[in-house]
Amino acid sequence: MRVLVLVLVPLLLAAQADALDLEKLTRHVDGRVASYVQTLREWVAVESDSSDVSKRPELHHMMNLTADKLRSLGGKVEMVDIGLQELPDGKSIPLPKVVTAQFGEDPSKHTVCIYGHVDVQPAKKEDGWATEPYNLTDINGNLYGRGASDNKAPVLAWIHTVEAYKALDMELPVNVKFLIEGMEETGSNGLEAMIIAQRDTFFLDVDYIIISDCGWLSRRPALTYGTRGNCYFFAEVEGPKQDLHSGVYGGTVIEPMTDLIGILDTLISPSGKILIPGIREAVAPFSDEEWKMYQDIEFDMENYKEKHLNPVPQVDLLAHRWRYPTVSIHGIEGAFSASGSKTVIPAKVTGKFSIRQVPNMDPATVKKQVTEYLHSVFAKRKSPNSLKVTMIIGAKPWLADTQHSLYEAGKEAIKKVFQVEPDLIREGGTIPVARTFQDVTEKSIIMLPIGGFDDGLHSQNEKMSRYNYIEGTKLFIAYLHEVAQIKKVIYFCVIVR
Ligand SMILES: CC(C)C[C@H](NC(=O)CN)C(=O)O
Repeated sequence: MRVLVLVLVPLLLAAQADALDLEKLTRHVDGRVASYVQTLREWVAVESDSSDVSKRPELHHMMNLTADKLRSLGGKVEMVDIGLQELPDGKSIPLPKVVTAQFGEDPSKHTVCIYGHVDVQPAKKEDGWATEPYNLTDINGNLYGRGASDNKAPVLAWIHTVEAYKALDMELPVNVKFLIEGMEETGSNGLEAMIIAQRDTFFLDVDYIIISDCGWLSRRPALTYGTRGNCYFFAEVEGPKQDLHSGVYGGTVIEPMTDLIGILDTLISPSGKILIPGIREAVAPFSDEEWKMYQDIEFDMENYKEKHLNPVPQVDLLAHRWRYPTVSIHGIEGAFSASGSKTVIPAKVTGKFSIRQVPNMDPATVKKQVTEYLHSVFAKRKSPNSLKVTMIIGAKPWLADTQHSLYEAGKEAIKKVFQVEPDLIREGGTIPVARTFQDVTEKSIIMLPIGGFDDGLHSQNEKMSRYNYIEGTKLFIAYLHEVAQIKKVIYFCVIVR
């Protein structure tokens, strides 16, 4: 009788990094600085503000530019249609397509997927910018422009990484995929559905996901292992049928703005304590180990004190930035906000606020807690006006395992390029899709930032330093070499007769 046995044999492959290759690639990067800056200038010139629907043609153009750039390097590029965006007035407009690209399909190599975004936050010169926000301006080695650091230069640095290998006719040490979106700054609308739909196609051979959409904490390079989530709310209070003259009608109506300010004021105490029942109780306890870690991190308190009010001890500051939730009130739509004076009673006002969330908070629970709380506070006012609460973003927090070889690879690459050990940090901001990647694809994720601690993201005078842009590109090259050295397990079948 003949017996057929199937044996699965794990084969461990580890690529060798070649120091000479790295040197050549680094020299190539140094020779391309002017062209890298020029490409960033062209990208920053595109007003790809995802929050302003009137700028949607610019955003589509930005996605096309990104696709063209990746195509010009020989990538297998697709522009994935992710459907429509529903607007508050009931209309809908096309979402910007997601750009995917692939370089290399060698099954013996690891495959990394680089995630980034090319949309930006709004910016106007009159907000207090020293330069035109969409005209990249080089001052003392800093490249000022909206989206320079968040996230156009880091996306370009990854593209330059691939470009360097192509230019030198060198093989990439790993297969590289790109997934670049255009809605990150408004909550990555449409991306989760796309990731779910492509889990068994685009993501099937992806081993690791790399995100470079954040900054260092100090001048010391860092690896990021956590982000806060974000629940973004609109609280709309509606009263009279139209805006009213405050002299004619003041005192005869209950003003929507008074109601709105009243309910917003119950979200958080003057000392910053969140007053919504259940929120603080959900926060995972802050351990002694974490306390010690935060204490030892290099953080420039002096610089922080110069720019911000209310300095607190380092551990508290970092814990409040990374580890605890917070409520921020961002604006009121419908309110008079121009310079000058207008004696109007607005008929409808919408308060916009968000809650940064941390483990173990959950957006669905936060939505319920906030909605019920605001309605109960509003009911106590016995106002004739109406209140509508909507959660428009519900992004979860994300945490990674820093013991994973991806982080070891990150430490090695940083040591090679910057000759220092990195800080291991968390991020107070949100990458809405980080947790989706983790939950849907079950791949390991690392955040490898190249932005500076003082880049002014979302703020006036956002910048990316030439140093971080160029050395960051070298870091990405070194990182790919380190990832290539992570042992890859390949299973194959042996038939024994
Ligand atoms: C959900 C927010 C709009 C996401 C935004 N993300 C970033 O700034 C990262 N580039 C944030 O405000 O954290």
